[in-house]
Amino acid sequence: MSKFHLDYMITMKDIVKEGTDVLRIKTKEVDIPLLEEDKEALLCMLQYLKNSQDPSIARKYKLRPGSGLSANQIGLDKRMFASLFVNERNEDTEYMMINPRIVSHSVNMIYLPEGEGCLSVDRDVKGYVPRYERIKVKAYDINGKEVEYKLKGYGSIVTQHEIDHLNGIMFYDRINKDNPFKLPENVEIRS
Ligand SMILES: O=CN(O)CCNC(=O)c1cccc(Cl)c1Cl
Ligand code: NI
Repeated sequence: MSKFHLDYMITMKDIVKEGTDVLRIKTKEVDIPLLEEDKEALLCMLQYLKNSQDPSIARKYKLRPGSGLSANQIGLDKRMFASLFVNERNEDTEYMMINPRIVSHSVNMIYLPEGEGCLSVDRDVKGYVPRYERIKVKAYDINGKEVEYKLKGYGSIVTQHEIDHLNGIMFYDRINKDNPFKLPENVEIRS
């Protein structure tokens, strides 16, 4: 019954904004194997990321660029997300993770000096968001197969931003309230 069928194009009007409950819940685990409608919604989410990273499509449809998109950002109470970014080996990588969980992580933490942004947040929230430098994630893929991913650097940061969404956490929840640019002592300077 979701409107996110394969031929549906997600645009900014479909993105849920902060202050909406669905962004503050722990999203429900998705039944494995995926229902057809869950597969189609996830593929729509990935297509949004591709469209948003294509300058001409993004301009034509006024899409804000995104490296990731969680199901609750389009109003679905489902534990799944899509991501699309250039990895450490400079390869364009895409992920669609269902019921992801971080099973281990580095002690070392990193952050983006420019801070983070979110399609669900229409304002600039400044400050460092400390994230694990490396994570190991277990999840299911769109075909219901168990997968394990090791991520580091920007990919690790994006994956944590998305899994946070699935747990009702916004990136600014992790910025130090007293001093937004204060860092815990185990954080390494990261480009
Ligand atoms: O939840 C996903 N979004 O809100 C999409 C828009 N934000 C980004 O692409 C973005 C920007 C900076 C740092 C990170 Cl980690 C991310 Cl994820
Ligand atoms: Ni976000």
